[in-house]
Amino acid sequence: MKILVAETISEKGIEKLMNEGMTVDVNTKLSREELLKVIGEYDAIIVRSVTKINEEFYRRATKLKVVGRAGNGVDNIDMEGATKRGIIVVNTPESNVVSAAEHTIGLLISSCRNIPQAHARLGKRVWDRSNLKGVELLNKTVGIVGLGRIGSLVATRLKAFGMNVVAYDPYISDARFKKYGVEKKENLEELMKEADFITVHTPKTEETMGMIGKDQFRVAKKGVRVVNCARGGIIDEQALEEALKEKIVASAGIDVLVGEPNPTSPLLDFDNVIITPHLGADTVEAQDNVGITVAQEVISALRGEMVPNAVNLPTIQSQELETLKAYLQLGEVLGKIYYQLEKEAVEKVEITYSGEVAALETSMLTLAILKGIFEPVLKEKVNYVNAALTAESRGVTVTESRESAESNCLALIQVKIISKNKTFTISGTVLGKGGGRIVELNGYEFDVTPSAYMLMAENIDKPGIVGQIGTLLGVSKVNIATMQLGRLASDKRAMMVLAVDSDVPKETLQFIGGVEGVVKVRLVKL
Ligand SMILES: NC(=O)c1ccc[n+]([C@@H]2O[C@H](COP(=O)([O-])OP(=O)(O)OC[C@H]3O[C@@H](n4cnc5c(N)ncnc54)[C@H](O)[C@@H]3O)[C@@H](O)[C@H]2O)c1
Ligand SMILES: O=C(O)CC[C@@H](O)C(=O)O
Repeated sequence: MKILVAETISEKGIEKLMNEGMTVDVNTKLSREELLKVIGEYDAIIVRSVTKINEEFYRRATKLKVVGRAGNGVDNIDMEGATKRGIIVVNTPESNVVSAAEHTIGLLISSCRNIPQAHARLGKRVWDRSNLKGVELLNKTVGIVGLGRIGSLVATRLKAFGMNVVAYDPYISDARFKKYGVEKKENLEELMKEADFITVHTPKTEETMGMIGKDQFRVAKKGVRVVNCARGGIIDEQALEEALKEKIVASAGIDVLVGEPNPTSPLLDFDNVIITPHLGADTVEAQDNVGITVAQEVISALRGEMVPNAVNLPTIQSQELETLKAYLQLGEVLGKIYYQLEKEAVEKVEITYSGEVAALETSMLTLAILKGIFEPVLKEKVNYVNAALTAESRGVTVTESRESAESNCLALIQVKIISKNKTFTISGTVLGKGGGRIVELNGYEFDVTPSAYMLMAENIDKPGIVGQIGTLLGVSKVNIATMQLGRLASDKRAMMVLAVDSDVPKETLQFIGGVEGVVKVRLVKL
């Protein structure tokens, strides 16, 4: 098998590939044109964050079976394109977290003590201690946004400096906050108001891009210090510039920028901003870990063996896969709706299988549901292999039961998601070749065919609301494909699920939310 290593990975990784009998070409200097010209010869490619693996690339990569991402984020890889072609994408999500956490601490201390600026002066042979006074960390409050793998490592380390650590992460259980001795903030505003230092550790998602922006800096403490060692743009760069000019932000330590490589960022013009060129994972240890892990993953995937970090679906190989496929898709859909409707950390998931589905490989279906639940907030981090572990590490208890495996009884998957203050329920079935259906949501009964965009609105059950929502969508040129209504007569409540042909603009959702009688409205994307 032939593997192209297109970005630098450690020698140890390359040795591993060769020792396992692979033909390895290391060529990290190929231009885009050269890469496209040669990629047709290879069974696998290993990249980091620079090489764009997109449609143009796939069209030329006719033999490609595996993309190995030596690192964590897969924002440079078109996942749909890979899945569509049965190309397995593997990454190494655990291998560099310690390095990223340590780099975060480095940026935080270097920026609040002006270490690079002081060195630059001495580099010009000038011994001048003026305007370099820093601040201590002891007894200061640090606000961590995203208490996942790296966020929690940063928390533990900053506690050792005597800092008061608070965090905002609506997608993890209270138990995780307790485990790390971190005070939970219910919303970002609370964190912004209290923190002397803010460091972001979320993935790059639609929700997190620009999550620290103008409005957040407006409520921040004057003189706050910020760090971004996650992904460029989670702290909005323009808003940061303005906050620096207005002296709301006293210093910033940045490892990641929008549009990397980006050596001309206007943030480089500020004396109180220090920037490194995405070095968070650049340590000997992390690169050895990453290199060896990605090599092992690529070898396993090429040999059709179990791949611990397959980011996409095609690694599941099972006799039952054909029958299971529709249920797996349904399971992911049932899970995926939760965090798009609710903002309460999941504490418990109870799944009941009945009818034909109870006789299938339900453990795989449970993984599909868990993958669905966590995907909107963790993105590439969850897959079929690590979904159960992800739930466990986030303090989520999962139970699975089977009611009846009789084939004459309706095949049903019922999911109960329990959080601190609520119980959310959703159920679905598969109708032969017709595919999956959502048949119940929080007690409302439907027959909904899942679709890419679904508008879900709960309202007081009274005349006129459906018409107003239809009009508002019409005005925004959003076409309604199908509509399903459910009602809870006892509560005088109703819920509608509209499959729409396109995304719904934010303002339209706000208008719909403002219609008298509408209690809640969300756009769910699948
Ligand atoms: N600079 C580097 O070289 C480098 C190296 C490794 C990872 N990273 C980046 O660091 C980030 C964190 O990585 P990780 O391994 O800790 O990820 P993780 O998935 O373990 O943790 C991310 C956390 O963010 C939380 N989250 C998601 N959306 C949120 C929101 N809207 N508000 C608050 N919290 C939210 C999730 O619940 C999760 O707990 C990622 O962006 C990753 O790509 C950067
Ligand atoms: O150095 C790299 O390859 C990127 C590191 C990091 O951002 C990752 O996503 O793992």
